[in-house]
Amino acid sequence: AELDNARTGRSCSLDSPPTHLDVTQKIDVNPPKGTRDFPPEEMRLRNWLFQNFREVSQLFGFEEVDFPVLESEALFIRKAGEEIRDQLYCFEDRGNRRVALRPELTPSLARLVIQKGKSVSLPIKWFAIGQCWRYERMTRGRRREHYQWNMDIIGVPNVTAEAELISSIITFFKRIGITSSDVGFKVSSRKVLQEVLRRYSIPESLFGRVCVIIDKLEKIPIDDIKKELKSVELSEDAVEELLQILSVKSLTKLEEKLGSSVEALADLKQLFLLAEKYGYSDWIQFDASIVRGLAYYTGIVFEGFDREGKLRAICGGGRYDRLLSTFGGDDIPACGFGFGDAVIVEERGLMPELSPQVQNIVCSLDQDLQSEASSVAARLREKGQSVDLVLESKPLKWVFKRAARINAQRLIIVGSTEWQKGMVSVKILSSGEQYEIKIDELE
Ligand SMILES: OCc1cccc(Br)n1
Repeated sequence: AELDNARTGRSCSLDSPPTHLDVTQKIDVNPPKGTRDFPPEEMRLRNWLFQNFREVSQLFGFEEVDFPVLESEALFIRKAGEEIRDQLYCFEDRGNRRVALRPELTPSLARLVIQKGKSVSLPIKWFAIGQCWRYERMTRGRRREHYQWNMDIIGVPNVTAEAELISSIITFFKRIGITSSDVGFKVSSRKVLQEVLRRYSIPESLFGRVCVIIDKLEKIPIDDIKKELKSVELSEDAVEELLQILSVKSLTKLEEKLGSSVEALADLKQLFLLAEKYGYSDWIQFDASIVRGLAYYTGIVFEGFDREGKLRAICGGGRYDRLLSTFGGDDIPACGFGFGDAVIVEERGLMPELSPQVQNIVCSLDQDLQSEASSVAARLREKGQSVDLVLESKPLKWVFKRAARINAQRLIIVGSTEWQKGMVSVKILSSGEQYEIKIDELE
Protein backbone atom coordinates (compact mmCIF):
# COMPACT_ATOMS: atom_id res chain seq x y z
CA ALA A 1 0.00 0.00 0.00
CA GLU A 2 2.83 2.33 0.91
CA LEU A 3 4.52 1.74 -2.45
CA ASP A 4 1.17 2.21 -4.26
CA ASN A 5 0.63 5.44 -2.42
CA ALA A 6 4.13 6.56 -3.22
CA ARG A 7 3.58 5.74 -6.91
CA THR A 8 0.29 7.62 -7.17
CA GLY A 9 1.80 10.42 -5.15
CA ARG A 10 -1.46 10.46 -3.32
CA SER A 11 -0.25 9.77 0.16
CA CYS A 12 0.79 12.53 2.47
CA SER A 13 3.46 11.68 4.98
CA LEU A 14 0.75 11.77 7.65
CA ASP A 15 -1.07 8.84 6.03
CA SER A 16 1.75 6.35 6.16
CA PRO A 17 2.44 5.36 9.81
CA PRO A 18 6.16 5.06 10.68
CA THR A 19 7.55 1.62 9.84
CA HIS A 20 10.84 -0.12 10.53
CA LEU A 21 11.94 1.54 7.26
CA ASP A 22 11.68 5.01 8.79
CA VAL A 23 14.91 6.37 10.18
CA THR A 24 14.98 9.44 12.35
CA GLN A 25 16.31 11.96 9.86
CA LYS A 26 17.21 15.47 10.89
CA ILE A 27 14.38 17.52 9.39
CA ASP A 28 15.05 20.90 7.80
CA VAL A 29 14.18 23.34 10.57
CA ASN A 30 13.82 26.24 8.15
CA PRO A 31 10.38 27.15 6.76
CA PRO A 32 9.65 26.33 3.11
CA LYS A 33 11.42 28.49 0.51
CA GLY A 34 9.99 32.01 0.28
CA THR A 35 8.06 31.73 3.53
CA ARG A 36 8.72 33.16 6.99
CA ASP A 37 8.40 32.06 10.59
CA PHE A 38 7.27 34.67 13.07
CA PRO A 39 9.31 34.17 16.25
CA PRO A 40 8.23 36.40 19.16
CA GLU A 41 10.14 39.53 18.15
CA GLU A 42 8.79 39.34 14.57
CA MET A 43 5.29 38.43 15.80
CA ARG A 44 5.23 41.49 18.07
CA LEU A 45 6.03 43.70 15.08
CA ARG A 46 3.43 41.94 12.93
CA ASN A 47 0.77 42.28 15.66
CA TRP A 48 1.63 45.94 16.05
CA LEU A 49 1.31 46.48 12.28
CA PHE A 50 -1.98 44.59 12.02
CA GLN A 51 -3.38 46.35 15.09
CA ASN A 52 -2.77 49.65 13.33
CA PHE A 53 -4.36 48.30 10.13
CA ARG A 54 -7.43 47.24 12.14
CA GLU A 55 -7.75 50.43 14.17
CA VAL A 56 -7.58 52.61 11.06
CA SER A 57 -10.11 50.42 9.23
CA GLN A 58 -12.50 50.68 12.19
CA LEU A 59 -11.87 54.44 12.44
CA PHE A 60 -13.26 54.61 8.88
CA GLY A 61 -16.27 52.47 9.76
CA PHE A 62 -15.15 49.35 7.85
CA GLU A 63 -16.09 45.81 8.92
CA GLU A 64 -13.54 42.99 8.95
CA VAL A 65 -13.96 39.97 6.67
CA ASP A 66 -11.81 37.03 5.60
CA PHE A 67 -11.89 34.21 3.04
CA PRO A 68 -10.16 30.85 2.56
CA VAL A 69 -6.48 31.01 1.61
CA LEU A 70 -7.39 28.24 -0.84
CA GLU A 71 -9.70 29.25 -3.71
CA SER A 72 -10.80 27.80 -7.03
CA GLU A 73 -8.08 28.53 -9.56
CA ALA A 74 -10.78 29.95 -11.88
CA LEU A 75 -11.14 32.99 -9.61
CA PHE A 76 -7.71 34.21 -10.70
CA ILE A 77 -7.54 33.13 -14.33
CA ARG A 78 -7.59 36.33 -16.38
CA LYS A 79 -6.29 36.47 -19.92
CA ALA A 80 -4.36 39.72 -19.59
CA GLY A 81 -0.89 38.26 -19.10
CA GLU A 82 -0.50 39.49 -15.53
CA GLU A 83 2.53 38.53 -13.44
CA ILE A 84 0.10 37.47 -10.69
CA ARG A 85 -1.25 34.82 -13.09
CA ASP A 86 2.20 33.64 -14.19
CA GLN A 87 3.09 33.12 -10.55
CA LEU A 88 -0.16 31.55 -9.38
CA TYR A 89 0.41 29.01 -6.60
CA CYS A 90 -2.00 26.52 -8.13
CA PHE A 91 -2.34 22.74 -8.07
CA GLU A 92 -4.78 19.90 -8.45
CA ASP A 93 -6.20 18.71 -5.15
CA ARG A 94 -7.00 15.12 -4.24
CA GLY A 95 -10.48 15.56 -5.67
CA ASN A 96 -8.90 16.55 -8.99
CA ARG A 97 -10.07 20.14 -8.54
CA ARG A 98 -7.93 22.98 -9.85
CA VAL A 99 -7.27 25.16 -6.82
CA ALA A 100 -4.88 27.98 -5.93
CA LEU A 101 -3.48 29.69 -2.88
CA ARG A 102 -4.90 33.21 -3.22
CA PRO A 103 -2.42 35.70 -4.73
CA GLU A 104 -4.62 38.64 -3.67
CA LEU A 105 -7.86 39.23 -1.71
CA THR A 106 -9.97 41.28 -4.13
CA PRO A 107 -11.41 38.38 -6.19
CA SER A 108 -12.44 36.56 -2.99
CA LEU A 109 -14.10 39.73 -1.75
CA ALA A 110 -15.94 40.09 -5.05
CA ARG A 111 -17.03 36.45 -4.81
CA LEU A 112 -18.41 36.95 -1.28
CA VAL A 113 -20.24 40.15 -2.29
CA ILE A 114 -21.95 38.27 -5.13
CA GLN A 115 -22.70 35.31 -2.86
CA LYS A 116 -24.32 37.67 -0.32
CA GLY A 117 -26.36 39.35 -3.10
CA LYS A 118 -29.26 41.44 -1.80
CA SER A 119 -28.67 40.32 1.80
CA VAL A 120 -26.01 43.01 2.17
CA SER A 121 -26.96 46.64 1.59
CA LEU A 122 -24.71 48.99 -0.33
CA PRO A 123 -22.32 50.62 0.10
CA ILE A 124 -20.25 47.76 1.47
CA LYS A 125 -17.14 48.84 3.38
CA TRP A 126 -15.06 45.78 4.22
CA PHE A 127 -11.44 45.27 5.21
CA ALA A 128 -9.31 42.15 5.45
CA ILE A 129 -5.78 41.22 6.49
CA GLY A 130 -4.83 37.97 4.83
CA GLN A 131 -1.85 35.90 3.74
CA CYS A 132 -1.40 35.83 -0.02
CA TRP A 133 0.81 33.54 -2.07
CA ARG A 134 2.75 33.35 -5.29
CA TYR A 135 4.96 30.68 -6.76
CA GLU A 136 7.96 31.94 -8.65
CA ARG A 137 11.37 30.50 -9.37
CA MET A 138 13.48 31.07 -6.26
CA THR A 139 16.26 32.32 -8.55
CA ARG A 140 14.92 35.76 -7.75
CA GLY A 141 14.98 34.79 -4.06
CA ARG A 142 11.79 36.68 -3.46
CA ARG A 143 9.09 35.86 -0.94
CA ARG A 144 6.32 33.50 -1.83
CA GLU A 145 3.94 34.81 0.78
CA HIS A 146 3.03 38.09 2.38
CA TYR A 147 0.14 39.46 4.40
CA GLN A 148 -1.97 42.10 2.72
CA TRP A 149 -4.24 44.69 4.30
CA ASN A 150 -7.18 45.44 2.00
CA MET A 151 -9.95 47.98 2.28
CA ASP A 152 -12.74 47.99 -0.30
CA ILE A 153 -15.79 50.15 -0.95
CA ILE A 154 -18.45 48.44 -3.08
CA GLY A 155 -21.40 50.30 -4.56
CA VAL A 156 -20.09 53.88 -4.75
CA PRO A 157 -19.51 55.08 -8.34
CA ASN A 158 -17.87 58.42 -7.64
CA VAL A 159 -14.34 59.27 -6.59
CA THR A 160 -15.40 60.14 -3.04
CA ALA A 161 -14.72 56.43 -2.45
CA GLU A 162 -11.14 56.59 -3.73
CA ALA A 163 -10.55 59.79 -1.75
CA GLU A 164 -11.76 57.99 1.40
CA LEU A 165 -9.46 55.01 0.78
CA ILE A 166 -6.40 57.20 0.24
CA SER A 167 -7.32 59.09 3.40
CA SER A 168 -7.38 55.82 5.36
CA ILE A 169 -3.87 54.86 4.21
CA ILE A 170 -2.56 58.34 5.05
CA THR A 171 -4.19 58.03 8.49
CA PHE A 172 -2.28 54.76 8.93
CA PHE A 173 1.02 56.34 7.87
CA LYS A 174 0.53 59.29 10.22
CA ARG A 175 -0.28 56.95 13.13
CA ILE A 176 3.05 55.19 12.76
CA GLY A 177 4.98 58.44 12.37
CA ILE A 178 5.40 58.46 8.60
CA THR A 179 4.91 61.92 7.04
CA SER A 180 4.35 63.30 3.55
CA SER A 181 8.07 63.99 3.32
CA ASP A 182 8.74 60.24 3.67
CA VAL A 183 5.96 58.90 1.46
CA GLY A 184 3.66 60.12 -1.31
CA PHE A 185 0.95 58.78 -3.62
CA LYS A 186 1.12 58.82 -7.38
CA VAL A 187 -2.39 59.04 -8.75
CA SER A 188 -3.78 58.61 -12.25
CA SER A 189 -6.78 57.13 -14.02
CA ARG A 190 -6.92 54.29 -16.49
CA LYS A 191 -9.53 56.34 -18.32
CA VAL A 192 -6.56 58.30 -19.68
CA LEU A 193 -5.29 55.12 -21.33
CA GLN A 194 -8.82 54.19 -22.38
CA GLU A 195 -9.23 57.56 -24.14
CA VAL A 196 -5.98 57.17 -26.08
CA LEU A 197 -6.85 53.61 -27.12
CA ARG A 198 -10.31 54.84 -28.18
CA ARG A 199 -8.75 57.51 -30.37
CA TYR A 200 -6.73 54.79 -32.12
CA SER A 201 -9.73 52.42 -32.27
CA ILE A 202 -8.00 49.79 -30.18
CA PRO A 203 -10.66 47.27 -29.10
CA GLU A 204 -11.83 47.46 -25.47
CA SER A 205 -10.97 43.76 -25.14
CA LEU A 206 -7.25 44.64 -25.26
CA PHE A 207 -7.52 47.27 -22.50
CA GLY A 208 -6.45 44.99 -19.62
CA ARG A 209 -3.51 43.59 -21.56
CA VAL A 210 -2.26 47.05 -22.58
CA CYS A 211 -2.43 48.18 -18.93
CA VAL A 212 -0.40 45.17 -17.79
CA ILE A 213 2.25 45.96 -20.40
CA ILE A 214 2.35 49.67 -19.50
CA ASP A 215 2.76 48.75 -15.83
CA LYS A 216 6.13 47.29 -16.73
CA LEU A 217 7.47 50.74 -17.68
CA GLU A 218 10.71 51.32 -15.70
CA LYS A 219 10.82 47.59 -14.97
CA ILE A 220 11.81 46.36 -18.45
CA PRO A 221 13.58 48.13 -21.36
CA ILE A 222 11.39 50.58 -23.30
CA ASP A 223 12.00 48.66 -26.54
CA ASP A 224 10.47 45.56 -24.96
CA ILE A 225 7.45 47.63 -23.92
CA LYS A 226 7.08 48.87 -27.51
CA LYS A 227 7.47 45.34 -28.85
CA GLU A 228 4.77 44.02 -26.49
CA LEU A 229 2.43 46.90 -27.36
CA LYS A 230 2.87 46.17 -31.06
CA SER A 231 2.14 42.51 -30.36
CA VAL A 232 -1.36 43.60 -29.29
CA GLU A 233 -1.80 45.45 -32.59
CA LEU A 234 -0.97 48.96 -31.43
CA SER A 235 0.37 51.03 -34.34
CA GLU A 236 3.66 52.94 -34.11
CA ASP A 237 1.66 56.18 -33.78
CA ALA A 238 -0.53 54.76 -31.05
CA VAL A 239 2.52 53.55 -29.11
CA GLU A 240 4.30 56.91 -29.45
CA GLU A 241 1.17 58.87 -28.46
CA LEU A 242 0.59 56.53 -25.52
CA LEU A 243 4.15 56.88 -24.22
CA GLN A 244 3.92 60.65 -24.70
CA ILE A 245 0.73 60.89 -22.63
CA LEU A 246 2.12 58.58 -19.94
CA SER A 247 4.99 60.99 -19.33
CA VAL A 248 2.60 63.77 -18.34
CA LYS A 249 2.91 64.84 -14.73
CA SER A 250 0.36 67.65 -14.46
CA LEU A 251 -3.40 67.82 -14.94
CA THR A 252 -3.05 71.08 -16.84
CA LYS A 253 -0.72 69.40 -19.32
CA LEU A 254 -3.08 66.44 -19.54
CA GLU A 255 -5.95 68.78 -20.36
CA GLU A 256 -3.86 70.39 -23.10
CA LYS A 257 -3.22 66.95 -24.60
CA LEU A 258 -6.63 65.30 -24.19
CA GLY A 259 -8.99 68.27 -24.08
CA SER A 260 -11.21 69.14 -21.13
CA SER A 261 -14.09 66.81 -21.95
CA VAL A 262 -12.50 63.46 -21.03
CA GLU A 263 -13.98 61.74 -17.99
CA ALA A 264 -10.53 60.99 -16.61
CA LEU A 265 -9.89 64.67 -16.13
CA ALA A 266 -13.15 65.27 -14.28
CA ASP A 267 -12.44 62.34 -11.92
CA LEU A 268 -8.91 63.47 -11.22
CA LYS A 269 -9.89 67.11 -10.69
CA GLN A 270 -12.56 66.02 -8.22
CA LEU A 271 -10.12 63.73 -6.42
CA PHE A 272 -7.59 66.54 -5.98
CA LEU A 273 -10.34 68.85 -4.75
CA LEU A 274 -11.40 66.24 -2.18
CA ALA A 275 -7.77 65.78 -1.14
CA GLU A 276 -7.68 69.50 -0.39
CA LYS A 277 -10.77 69.18 1.81
CA TYR A 278 -9.37 66.14 3.65
CA GLY A 279 -6.15 68.10 4.15
CA TYR A 280 -3.83 65.65 2.40
CA SER A 281 -2.96 67.56 -0.80
CA ASP A 282 0.75 67.41 0.06
CA TRP A 283 0.59 63.61 -0.02
CA ILE A 284 -0.61 63.13 -3.61
CA GLN A 285 0.56 64.01 -7.09
CA PHE A 286 -0.73 63.25 -10.58
CA ASP A 287 1.47 60.88 -12.59
CA ALA A 288 0.01 59.54 -15.84
CA SER A 289 2.48 56.64 -15.90
CA ILE A 290 0.73 54.96 -12.98
CA VAL A 291 -1.48 52.15 -14.28
CA ARG A 292 -0.90 49.33 -11.70
CA GLY A 293 -0.38 45.74 -12.82
CA LEU A 294 -3.81 44.20 -12.23
CA ALA A 295 -5.96 43.93 -15.33
CA TYR A 296 -9.28 44.66 -13.65
CA TYR A 297 -8.74 48.33 -12.74
CA THR A 298 -11.00 50.64 -14.74
CA GLY A 299 -10.61 54.15 -13.32
CA ILE A 300 -8.57 55.96 -10.68
CA VAL A 301 -5.39 54.06 -9.73
CA PHE A 302 -2.89 55.03 -7.05
CA GLU A 303 0.24 53.75 -5.40
CA GLY A 304 2.17 54.74 -2.30
CA PHE A 305 5.90 55.31 -2.86
CA ASP A 306 8.83 56.27 -0.66
CA ARG A 307 10.25 59.60 -1.75
CA GLU A 308 13.84 58.39 -1.28
CA GLY A 309 13.10 55.78 -3.96
CA LYS A 310 14.66 52.98 -1.85
CA LEU A 311 11.54 50.83 -1.59
CA ARG A 312 9.25 49.20 -4.15
CA ALA A 313 5.65 50.45 -4.21
CA ILE A 314 4.44 50.32 -0.61
CA CYS A 315 0.74 49.90 -1.42
CA GLY A 316 -1.60 50.36 -4.34
CA GLY A 317 -5.18 50.24 -5.46
CA GLY A 318 -7.89 51.72 -7.60
CA ARG A 319 -11.34 51.41 -9.09
CA TYR A 320 -12.49 48.07 -10.55
CA ASP A 321 -16.05 48.67 -11.76
CA ARG A 322 -16.24 45.60 -14.01
CA LEU A 323 -14.88 42.83 -11.77
CA LEU A 324 -18.16 41.80 -10.16
CA SER A 325 -19.96 41.57 -13.51
CA THR A 326 -17.12 39.47 -14.98
CA PHE A 327 -17.85 36.99 -12.17
CA GLY A 328 -21.51 36.91 -13.20
CA GLY A 329 -22.59 39.39 -10.56
CA ASP A 330 -24.49 42.63 -11.04
CA ASP A 331 -22.78 45.67 -12.52
CA ILE A 332 -21.69 47.11 -9.16
CA PRO A 333 -18.96 49.79 -8.94
CA ALA A 334 -16.05 48.98 -6.63
CA CYS A 335 -12.67 50.24 -5.50
CA GLY A 336 -10.05 49.14 -3.03
CA PHE A 337 -6.38 48.85 -2.20
CA GLY A 338 -3.80 46.31 -1.03
CA PHE A 339 -0.99 47.08 1.43
CA GLY A 340 1.63 44.33 1.84
CA ASP A 341 3.37 43.66 5.17
CA ALA A 342 6.80 43.09 3.64
CA VAL A 343 7.91 46.39 2.10
CA ILE A 344 6.97 48.58 5.05
CA VAL A 345 8.81 46.41 7.62
CA GLU A 346 11.97 46.48 5.47
CA GLU A 347 12.26 50.10 6.59
CA ARG A 348 13.24 49.02 10.15
CA GLY A 349 13.92 52.65 10.98
CA LEU A 350 10.21 53.33 10.65
CA MET A 351 9.31 50.39 12.90
CA PRO A 352 9.13 50.67 16.72
CA GLU A 353 11.33 48.69 19.11
CA LEU A 354 8.82 46.32 20.72
CA SER A 355 10.01 44.40 23.80
CA PRO A 356 8.16 41.58 25.57
CA GLN A 357 5.90 42.77 28.40
CA VAL A 358 4.81 40.89 31.50
CA GLN A 359 3.68 42.45 34.75
CA ASN A 360 4.88 39.80 37.21
CA ILE A 361 7.31 36.96 37.52
CA VAL A 362 6.48 34.66 40.43
CA CYS A 363 8.89 32.14 41.93
CA SER A 364 9.31 30.09 45.08
CA LEU A 365 12.69 29.94 46.82
CA ASP A 366 11.89 26.58 48.28
CA GLN A 367 10.75 23.68 46.07
CA ASP A 368 8.24 22.70 48.75
CA LEU A 369 6.49 25.98 48.05
CA GLN A 370 6.05 25.46 44.28
CA SER A 371 2.32 24.86 44.64
CA GLU A 372 2.01 27.98 46.80
CA ALA A 373 3.70 29.95 44.04
CA SER A 374 1.10 28.54 41.61
CA SER A 375 -1.71 29.76 43.90
CA VAL A 376 -0.16 33.26 43.99
CA ALA A 377 0.07 33.28 40.18
CA ALA A 378 -3.57 32.16 39.90
CA ARG A 379 -4.69 34.93 42.26
CA LEU A 380 -2.85 37.62 40.30
CA ARG A 381 -4.21 36.33 36.99
CA GLU A 382 -7.76 36.43 38.38
CA LYS A 383 -7.13 40.11 38.94
CA GLY A 384 -6.02 40.53 35.33
CA GLN A 385 -2.32 40.66 36.09
CA SER A 386 -0.03 38.86 33.63
CA VAL A 387 2.29 36.39 35.33
CA ASP A 388 5.32 34.40 34.21
CA LEU A 389 5.38 31.57 36.78
CA VAL A 390 8.78 29.95 37.34
CA LEU A 391 7.85 26.29 36.96
CA GLU A 392 10.80 24.60 38.60
CA SER A 393 13.12 25.34 41.46
CA LYS A 394 15.72 27.84 40.23
CA PRO A 395 18.39 29.95 41.95
CA LEU A 396 17.42 33.58 42.45
CA LYS A 397 20.20 34.68 40.05
CA TRP A 398 18.51 32.70 37.29
CA VAL A 399 15.13 34.29 38.16
CA PHE A 400 16.56 37.81 37.98
CA LYS A 401 18.11 37.08 34.58
CA ARG A 402 14.83 35.76 33.25
CA ALA A 403 12.91 38.71 34.74
CA ALA A 404 15.18 41.09 32.81
CA ARG A 405 14.87 39.08 29.58
CA ILE A 406 11.05 39.06 29.67
CA ASN A 407 10.90 42.65 30.86
CA ALA A 408 8.89 41.82 34.01
CA GLN A 409 7.80 44.80 36.09
CA ARG A 410 7.52 43.02 39.46
CA LEU A 411 9.21 40.00 41.05
CA ILE A 412 7.02 38.14 43.56
CA ILE A 413 8.99 35.75 45.78
CA VAL A 414 7.23 33.03 47.80
CA GLY A 415 9.56 32.28 50.72
CA SER A 416 8.88 30.04 53.71
CA THR A 417 9.46 32.72 56.38
CA GLU A 418 7.08 35.18 54.72
CA TRP A 419 4.60 32.45 53.81
CA GLN A 420 4.36 31.47 57.50
CA LYS A 421 3.12 35.04 58.09
CA GLY A 422 0.71 34.83 55.15
CA MET A 423 2.93 37.18 53.15
CA VAL A 424 5.11 37.30 50.03
CA SER A 425 8.04 39.52 49.03
CA VAL A 426 7.61 42.01 46.20
CA LYS A 427 10.43 43.71 44.27
CA ILE A 428 9.71 46.51 41.80
CA LEU A 429 12.38 45.74 39.21
CA SER A 430 12.62 49.24 37.70
CA SER A 431 13.27 51.02 41.03
CA GLY A 432 14.61 48.16 43.14
CA GLU A 433 12.00 49.02 45.77
CA GLN A 434 11.29 45.93 47.91
CA TYR A 435 8.52 45.17 50.43
CA GLU A 436 6.43 42.40 51.96
CA ILE A 437 2.69 42.24 51.51
CA LYS A 438 -0.19 40.12 52.72
CA ILE A 439 -1.17 37.59 50.04
CA ASP A 440 -4.81 38.65 50.14
CA GLU A 441 -3.78 42.27 49.53
CA LEU A 442 -1.66 41.38 46.49
CA GLU A 443 -3.00 42.76 43.20
O1 LIG B 1 2.69 41.44 -4.64
C1 LIG B 1 2.45 40.25 -5.29
C2 LIG B 1 2.47 39.12 -4.34
C3 LIG B 1 1.41 38.23 -4.30
C4 LIG B 1 1.46 37.17 -3.41
C5 LIG B 1 2.55 37.01 -2.62
C6 LIG B 1 3.56 37.94 -2.70
BR1 LIG B 1 5.08 37.76 -1.62
N1 LIG B 1 3.56 38.99 -3.54
